[in-house]
Amino acid sequence: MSGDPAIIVESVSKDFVLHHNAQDTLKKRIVGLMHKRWRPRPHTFRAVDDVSFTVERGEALGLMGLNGSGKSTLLSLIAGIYPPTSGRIITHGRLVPMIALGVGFSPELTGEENIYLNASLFGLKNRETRALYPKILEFSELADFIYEPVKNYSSGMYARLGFSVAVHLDPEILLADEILSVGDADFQLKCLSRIEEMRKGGMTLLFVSHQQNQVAQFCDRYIRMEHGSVVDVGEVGELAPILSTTTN
Ligand SMILES: Nc1ncnc2c1ncn2[C@@H]1O[C@H](COP(=O)(O)OP(=O)(O)OP(=O)(O)O)[C@@H](O)[C@H]1O
Repeated sequence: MSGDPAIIVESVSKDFVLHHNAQDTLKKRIVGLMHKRWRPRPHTFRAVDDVSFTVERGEALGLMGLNGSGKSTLLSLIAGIYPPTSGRIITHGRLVPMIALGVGFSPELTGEENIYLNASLFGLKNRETRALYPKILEFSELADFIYEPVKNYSSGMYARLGFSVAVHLDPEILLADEILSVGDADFQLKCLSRIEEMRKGGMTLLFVSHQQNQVAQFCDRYIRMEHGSVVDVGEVGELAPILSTTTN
């Protein structure tokens, strides 16, 4: 319904199965292997621990925290890439994840073919993609490289194509994970102003960044995570002014 929040995250936890066990010493493993007794004992690691929050329609929420605090896992859960171990996630609106840009591309296909493939995965009909194609190509600045298999692209070219397709899918909810760590400075600037434009159009944004100034610039509120849990929530105005741009 139109009044519902865009994203509802309720008591969400995510455990990953790890296939090593730190309690098994090397000696124990070697002796065990010699006697054909030792098998890796799977155990679990809680990457996201009982997280709850909502993001209202048109709101921008910044997700901050040190490396390994669970930000990307949380985004992947919201994107439906894998299910939570417990809790539930509800989203309202057309959701486009900008996570590991270009990961969904087929290496043997050209940039052009990947545009059609990617767009079709988001439910666009061929004729709709055909209408968008010139804009996607122009934004990506890939020019004639669009006819090359993407396996020959640099990581920056991959990211350009991924970003370009994603923003032209007209997202109502955009999940953006460290998108600005890729591409050159000019392209980053272009991406930021595009995101700002989409925000003005009412798009909901969940934005993972290590840069406090970017969160302050683009978001209304922030959440800070530590060891999988939310440890701080606030308005971006409450973020301390900083001298350095890179901080958590
Ligand atoms: N598929 C997986 N299997 C096992 N452990 C995982 C998996 N994915 C993530 N993890 C672990 O979960 C924890 C959180 O990882 P995550 O990538 O969500 O952190 P992050 O806050 O996004 O970090 P960064 O800022 O470095 O991107 C880490 O300890 C990571 O090793």
